[in-house]
Amino acid sequence: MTDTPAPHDDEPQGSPDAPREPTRCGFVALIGAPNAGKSTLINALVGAKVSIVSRKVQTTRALVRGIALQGAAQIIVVDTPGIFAPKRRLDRAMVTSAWGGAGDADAVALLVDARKGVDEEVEAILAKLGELKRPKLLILNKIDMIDRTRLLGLAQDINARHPFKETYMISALKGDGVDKVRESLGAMMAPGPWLYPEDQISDAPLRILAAEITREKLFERLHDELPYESTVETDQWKVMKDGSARVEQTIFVARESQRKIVLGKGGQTIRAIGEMSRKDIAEAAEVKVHLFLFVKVRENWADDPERYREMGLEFPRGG
Ligand SMILES: Nc1nc2c(ncn2[C@@H]2O[C@H](COP(=O)(O)OP(=O)(O)OP(=O)(O)O)[C@@H](O)[C@H]2O)c(=O)[nH]1
Repeated sequence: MTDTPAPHDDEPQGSPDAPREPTRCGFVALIGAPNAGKSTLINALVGAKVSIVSRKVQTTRALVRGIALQGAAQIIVVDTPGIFAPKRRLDRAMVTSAWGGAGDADAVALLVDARKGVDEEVEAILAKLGELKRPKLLILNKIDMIDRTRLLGLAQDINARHPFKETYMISALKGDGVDKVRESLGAMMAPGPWLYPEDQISDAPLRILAAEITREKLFERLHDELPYESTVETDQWKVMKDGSARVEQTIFVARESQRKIVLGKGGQTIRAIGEMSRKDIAEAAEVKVHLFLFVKVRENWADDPERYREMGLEFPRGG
């Protein structure tokens, strides 16, 4: 007879000290033809708290559209403008980052308007999907508008053109099936720390959105005088005691002469830009905003590999 130790039934079960489920994190590239319902799905995936990217942003560098949480997994949903034919070096870097940055954990979700089915745009996307070695999800959207029998046929047709790991049928608008998509994406994220700390999740999209708004105002005002490379970064988004936000941003230009243009005579140009931007940021964020703008010269940054590294991107070769 062997002396087996008694089970440790005095060990705390589910106590606060019990190890938590390890965190996971990754990127999901959401692709689809215009109007497929990407914005609606992102809002449904991330929930009210972080779905702040409410308006259409002319996305250039800022690709993060929302950050969804599923248990211990952080799912960063990125949009990939021109993903199949990125022209500019910066776009290519973003695309490389979107696809490659999160390694094997990257997932690709193709959203298709089930009413439209496979039109030219979807066909073009499907033709290219084979090049991407990532787990892929097919999401048929707007099922509230179509007959279920047609849905099955459509799912089969698309999977025959390109086999997807999983297929979902949802109504992003009504929320039907969205939880299942979130669960599936969460499971595809790789083990690792969250890229956005929990207390920053809610303002990460806001920071990006705010930077995009200022950039938009900058170009509205100075379209002919500024090169396209000028960028805006939100350095701080701080919620004040009265609920208002103190937002600090830096506008990066390539040369001292451009810095002067942005500032304007006696600072009047930057004041005007700041005023327009502040109003729009406040409207988008639905809080009172105090905006502080700084202008800095950063030479040749768009061609400087170091900048790409700082942004966590890979410097694209040959362009
Ligand atoms: N009936 C129905 N309408 C939907 C559903 N999802 C989205 N829509 C509608 O489809 C239209 C386009 O949705 P968006 O979310 O703006 O689509 P999108 O163009 O892919 O998103 P962006 O590229 O970010 O603009 C809107 O009028 C939505 O309300 C759905 O599940 N059912």
